[in-house]
Amino acid sequence: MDLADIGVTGLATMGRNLARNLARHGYSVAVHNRTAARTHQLVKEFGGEGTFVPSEELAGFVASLKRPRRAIIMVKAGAGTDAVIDQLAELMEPGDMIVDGGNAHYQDTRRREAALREKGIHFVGTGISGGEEGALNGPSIMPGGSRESWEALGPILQDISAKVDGVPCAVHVGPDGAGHFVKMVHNGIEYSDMQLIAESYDLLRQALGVSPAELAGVFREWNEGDLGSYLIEITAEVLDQVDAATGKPFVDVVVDQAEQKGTGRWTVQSALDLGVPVTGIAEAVFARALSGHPEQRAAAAALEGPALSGVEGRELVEDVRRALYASKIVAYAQGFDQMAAASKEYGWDLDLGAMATIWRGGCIIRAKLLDRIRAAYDADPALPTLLADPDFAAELNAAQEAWRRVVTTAVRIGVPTPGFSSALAYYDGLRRDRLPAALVQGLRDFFGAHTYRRVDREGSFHTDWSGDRAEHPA
Ligand SMILES: NC(=O)C1=CN([C@@H]2O[C@H](COP(=O)(O)OP(=O)(O)OC[C@H]3O[C@@H](n4cnc5c(N)ncnc54)[C@H](OP(=O)(O)O)[C@@H]3O)[C@@H](O)[C@H]2O)C=CC1
Ligand SMILES: O=C(CO)[C@H](O)[C@H](O)COP(=O)(O)O
Repeated sequence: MDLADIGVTGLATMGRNLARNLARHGYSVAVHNRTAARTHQLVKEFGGEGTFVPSEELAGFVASLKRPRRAIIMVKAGAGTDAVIDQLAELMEPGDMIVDGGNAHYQDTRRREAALREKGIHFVGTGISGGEEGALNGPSIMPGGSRESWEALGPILQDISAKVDGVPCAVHVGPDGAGHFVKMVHNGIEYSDMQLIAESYDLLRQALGVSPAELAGVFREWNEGDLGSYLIEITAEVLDQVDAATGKPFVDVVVDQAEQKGTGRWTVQSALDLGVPVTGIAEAVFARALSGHPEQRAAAAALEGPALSGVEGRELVEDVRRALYASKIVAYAQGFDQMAAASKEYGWDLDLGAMATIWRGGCIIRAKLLDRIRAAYDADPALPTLLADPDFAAELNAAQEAWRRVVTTAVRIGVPTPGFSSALAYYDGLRRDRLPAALVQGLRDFFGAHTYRRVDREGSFHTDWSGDRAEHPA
């Protein structure tokens, strides 16, 4: 039997298309799925696209791989992944590679990588983004794990990844769980991006009384400029869609409760631990949570809001475009800060410019903006925040008046825009020379003797608030 170059186990939406992508690039692909029917279906439907080596059992799947073996797991993240890893580890040998392409939590990946390293098996936690279409035609691929495994896997992954200007959207992100961390932050930014788009749509629709189809035209126009991105492009598609059963706009027949599988929430949980303010992502996660409480929304429906009045059309559209762009810069800046913090915490040595490069194509957040982010990190790899890049700073300066008008209008007419508002608050917070954090420090020292530092002297101090109010070195 001819042995396969690489294998994929887990042949649902993502795994099936990834296997086809590999086969279309000339690799012979061992394929396996817990329920064998999926394996047979793949070979029956797409067997003509390349060389597939199907197996009904995992042992047969492993036996059908060339050494050192390369097996990609594309199963439901969580217990399913652990189950498959345990079975594969029993069947594999030192030097073999297990690639987990699912959306695993990076701490699970770190645990799995350490356990398999003990057995001499390379475990490569790999972020894969692009959904069903990307998996087939070229996703963005974010592998972690050892440098040695990258040498064996890198050429294949780069081959099947998306390309932008001939550059593959796949790079060795870093060791350990770095790949899944970066994918998690990608998804966090995805949440933030979608929330900002949804706020733009909602504000324009409520304020101007325009139809979803008219707004589709606005998004289509925006897609031609700085905002050009996959998510803006598909927003126009979704807004244009008419429900066949009712003849109503598609968005009006969809239940307005946003669901989530968890990667956005993980991003915020990790950011809290790392002390990085990812306010845009947090607001996006909370906005989904708010939408998902129909009982509270029904109970609050009688609460009063302001009357809708006095909103100018064309000016508001342009203002929202500018506010969306500025808020998007903030969302990306926060996500990149989080990657920088994790890189320091875990010693991953992440190249932030390279992360922007591999997100330019294939993935859900692909956007023109990423070229600019890459250029900013090329110019200064140690950039403390993207907001300080001279080009972004100039754009934010130019957008800020419009941004304030948008938030003011939203507040005035009672349309919630937590994404826009929190991004603007972040911008204003970061640019301030003095923050009210000084008062917070004073209060902490007052009630808990928590001490504070002074602007004019080194050291920590405590004021004897309950006594003579004299200051003492702490
Ligand atoms: N869908 C998307 O757009 C994206 C998904 N991902 C990630 O890729 C991975 C695959 O996603 P997707 O293709 O949507 O599939 P699903 O997440 O729906 O998972 C279904 C697959 O997992 C297998 N599976 C579940 N539990 C087990 C188990 N205990 N043992 C063995 N196999 C198991 C199923 O096998 P069976 O057929 O036998 O039930 C099936 O092949 C997930 O981790 C997902 O988070 C990443 C990027 C985008
Ligand atoms: O990984 C992805 C894209 O890169 C998925 O589309 C993402 O998991 C969707 O997440 P959620 O269901 O939480 O909105």
